[in-house]
Amino acid sequence: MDFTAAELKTLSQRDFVQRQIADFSPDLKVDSVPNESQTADPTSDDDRDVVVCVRLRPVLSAESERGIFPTVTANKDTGKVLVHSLEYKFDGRPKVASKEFCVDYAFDSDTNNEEVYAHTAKKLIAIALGGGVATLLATGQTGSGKTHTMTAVENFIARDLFEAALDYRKNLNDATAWDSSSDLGFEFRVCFFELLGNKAYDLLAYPNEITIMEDVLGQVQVKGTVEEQVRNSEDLLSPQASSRSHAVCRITIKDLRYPASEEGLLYLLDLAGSESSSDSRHHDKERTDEKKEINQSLATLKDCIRNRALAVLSTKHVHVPYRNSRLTVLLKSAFELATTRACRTVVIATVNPSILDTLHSLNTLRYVSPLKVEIPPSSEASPDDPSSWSNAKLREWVSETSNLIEAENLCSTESGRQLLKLPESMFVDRCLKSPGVDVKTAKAIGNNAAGCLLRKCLDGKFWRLVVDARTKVREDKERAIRLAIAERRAETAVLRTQAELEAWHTKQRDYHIQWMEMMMSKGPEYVAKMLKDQKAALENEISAGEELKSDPEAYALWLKSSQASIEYQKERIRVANEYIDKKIENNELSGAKIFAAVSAMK
Ligand SMILES: Nc1ncnc2c1ncn2[C@@H]1O[C@H](COP(=O)(O)OP(=O)(O)OP(=O)(O)O)[C@@H](O)[C@H]1O
Repeated sequence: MDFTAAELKTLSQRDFVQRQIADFSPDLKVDSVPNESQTADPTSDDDRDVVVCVRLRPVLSAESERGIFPTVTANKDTGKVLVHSLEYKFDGRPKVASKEFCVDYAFDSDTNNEEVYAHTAKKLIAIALGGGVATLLATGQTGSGKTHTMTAVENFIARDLFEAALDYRKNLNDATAWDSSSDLGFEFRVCFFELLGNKAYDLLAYPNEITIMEDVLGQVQVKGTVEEQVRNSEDLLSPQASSRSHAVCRITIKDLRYPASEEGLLYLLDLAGSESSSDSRHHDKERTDEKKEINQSLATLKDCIRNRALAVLSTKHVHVPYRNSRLTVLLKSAFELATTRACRTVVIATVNPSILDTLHSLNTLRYVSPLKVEIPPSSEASPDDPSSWSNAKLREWVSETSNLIEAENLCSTESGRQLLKLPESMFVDRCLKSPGVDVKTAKAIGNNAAGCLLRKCLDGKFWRLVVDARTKVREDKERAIRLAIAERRAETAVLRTQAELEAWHTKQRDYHIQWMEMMMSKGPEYVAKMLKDQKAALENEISAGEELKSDPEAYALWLKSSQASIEYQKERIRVANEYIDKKIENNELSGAKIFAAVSAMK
């Protein structure tokens, strides 16, 4: 591939750019030696629902031979990534602008696959084994190293998953619950599918279409896939699938000891790279349409990421539009702020640090870094809300409330929030460690083992608190939204008080007529449209009030602000209809079409 004139101009500034980068960030020099002892602690982020990583790929030898050099630097110790871009001032002189991004893990181009895996996907295994939802998502510009990273990670997962299952069982110390000679006590199933716009296709039975949807409980379901049962690493690596679009590998893990508990899910997603239209100039129409679909779903992902970050920071409700694409429905657990299921999403954004890819690198980093925003821990422990409890408070409560379960076994390190998200099977396993709680008791408890065990051992208090706390949070949120709607109405109402309305009626009654005259001068079709809008606004206003009726305070606020406004609009529509009737009576409206358009509005 030949360079374009612009690329040649950029490359000609090599020395200047490298000097500026070195001056700007001495600690981030490309050839700096990372201090291993200070590398981010892989155990420190266990409470995170979302972990964001950036991985720089090296500039390949064929690229550096052609003069291409890196302008993105990453610091593993601080999680910071710097992007240096070459710009030209108005007088033509070059200047280097640097932008900093902060993520959970910034892997420089010397970091090997095993290290990336250790900080990212490795920890997802335990979550999925315990019945949680674990997602690994690789995103980045075409050629930035997604496939390189995901292939390695998938191999490591295949290597470690079954070992981890064995360790999990051994750690239970519970020979009666599991017969080690038969199997691991887990069933593993794997499926592959691809997402293209709002459609999903099975890659093991291509082109069968599959359905991704939320069930009534809000859980994401993938229906219609061909699932293969796998028993060991070789089985897991044998199903082959390739995709031009977003490719998903899902490993479902069933804990055979607790058949009714939720199945663990491990999603591995290799997102198709976004491409600009100029990059796709040689593609045929079908390929271009596919790219459009891919870019649209990436744009929705971006909106969801951004709004999730806003929702974390705002006290007001912020809508996360995850239902707008199948990709984001699948990733729902990454966007849910108050999720109660154990879940973790790890995003690996791969970056090609080459100077020619700087804009793409900036896009990728702008795209993923907002996901790092975490929900701030509640500053004060509320006695009614176990999710706000520290580990000490939780242990104290368990000791006081139960004479069967020992806090040391149930929650030796967890905060209330972490315990609430503990998968059902893990919860039961922990309860089993307390003397007096045996497998038989636990199994006899039936379907929702953790819930029943909790009720039985903790006299229902904990669970009731959890339910109350969740209901309260939901109600508070809904209430805040209702009041905000009522307040907004008050701000935007044309007339706010009854007195204003009466003054209006007596002094300015003719105004509606003048308004009609003015509209009529623009033509009867315009009148028809305006009246239609007016009616829709009125209906909207009335139905907003209906929705608030269940909340006396919000309804009173709404009534106060909207009643006058509604009367005013009704009056306007009444006068308008009268006016039109008169015009028709006097034969002042001509043309059958115009006549029909206007009278249809009555
Ligand atoms: N960390 C790395 N170390 C060494 N080489 C790498 C690394 N990451 C990527 N590469 C090399 O860079 C090239 C592009 O990587 P890869 O194919 O993984 O990109 P991609 O993001 O999957 O691209 P596409 O979206 O087009 O599939 C490959 O030759 C790959 O071997």
